[in-house]
Amino acid sequence: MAARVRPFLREFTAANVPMEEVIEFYGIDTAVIPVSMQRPYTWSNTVATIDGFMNFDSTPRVADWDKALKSRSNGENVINHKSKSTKDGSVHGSVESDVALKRHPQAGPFSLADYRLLNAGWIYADAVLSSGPCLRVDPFLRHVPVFEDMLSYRKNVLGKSSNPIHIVLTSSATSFDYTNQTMFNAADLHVVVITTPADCDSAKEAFILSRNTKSVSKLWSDETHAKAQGTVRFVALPLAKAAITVDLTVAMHWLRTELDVHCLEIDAGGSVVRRMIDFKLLDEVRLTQTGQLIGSHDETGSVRPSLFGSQGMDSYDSDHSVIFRTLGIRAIGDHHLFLRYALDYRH
Ligand SMILES: NC(=O)C1=CN([C@@H]2O[C@H](COP(=O)(O)OP(=O)(O)OC[C@H]3O[C@@H](n4cnc5c(N)ncnc54)[C@H](O)[C@@H]3O)[C@@H](O)[C@H]2O)C=CC1
Ligand SMILES: Nc1nc(O)c(N)c(N[C@@H]2O[C@H](COP(=O)(O)O)[C@@H](O)[C@H]2O)n1
Repeated sequence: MAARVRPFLREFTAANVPMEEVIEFYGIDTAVIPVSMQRPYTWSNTVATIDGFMNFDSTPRVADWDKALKSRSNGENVINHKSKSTKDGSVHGSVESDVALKRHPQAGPFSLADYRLLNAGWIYADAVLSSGPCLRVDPFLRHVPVFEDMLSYRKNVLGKSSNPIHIVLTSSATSFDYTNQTMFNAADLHVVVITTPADCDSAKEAFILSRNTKSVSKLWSDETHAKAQGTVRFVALPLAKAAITVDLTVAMHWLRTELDVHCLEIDAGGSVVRRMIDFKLLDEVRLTQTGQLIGSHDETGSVRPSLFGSQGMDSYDSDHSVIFRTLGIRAIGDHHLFLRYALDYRH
């Protein structure tokens, strides 16, 4: 008997994944998002090794930061996975992730497919959420499609603004480097920092203190609300019960009702993604699994960030485990698998 070929199993035809294939795999039919939903339709986007790790390093490499910032202040073109377009696929190896195997001689060229798919989520998102650790690891972090076909689809076909709102979830915004972090100095971004009541005022103060005559972005205010681009807004939301961090359910409701966010991408580490799952706030998991095993500790002996975290997270018995229902599978080359799951909650 011939093997059953399920329609959602396919191979991408090129590492520079053609737009039709991107849409077919990651497209969102907004019609399926209930109007009554009191929070955004939300998905996460992650690249992880086969043993479930998300970064080779556990902490930001200060030396790399310094080098990158120095190059930028010298006017050099800093090559960073978020900062340079690879629209013709010709500069592979400079912008993609190590976790996506960009340095491997055979797998390397295919790591571009992961970068294209990372950008693809930003086409549909009204907002993209990252965390304090993500900003500290990447001084140039931003979530704006760098590929022209994607940007054009976002604007001209979906009718969305050029850039998703950039949400930062943290409880320690006071300690961000407001002078150097790209996100806080971009004329084209609206950044919303969601933090705790204890942190919010001093964070706002630190941001104001960092502004000088060259700073392009300003503190958000009611008056600038109409043109939010180039502004940074600080929001204190209530804490979760018996916790020192923001109540995620309240945060999601706030995004929908206050910022009109209907589609949200989570571009954060495993701890945030996992918390979203524990509170039943995540609708999809999008995962690039790469064929490499790296182990749990980095070269300093610290624990590497992992898929779905684990420390202090909930556990479920066999009647209440979270069910991952496959929505799509793609492959490219011999080392990359792209998985799209819907989540069914039973807890
Ligand atoms: N491979 C990939 O696809 C990705 C990898 N990463 C990497 O993951 C690492 C970070 O992962 P994790 O350490 O798991 O951290 P995380 O990104 O999950 O963030 C955890 C932190 O977020 C903040 N936070 C979480 N929930 C909060 C709440 N309810 N209220 C206020 N603040 C809250 C807290 O500061 C907490 O320490 C970084 O190395 C980053 O580069 C990040 C995104 C994607
Ligand atoms: N899905 C996805 N694909 C990529 O190619 C990514 N770079 C990310 N997110 C980032 O992955 C970083 C780890 O990258 P390196 O291997 O250190 O280059 C991490 O910092 C995320 O920002 N996600």
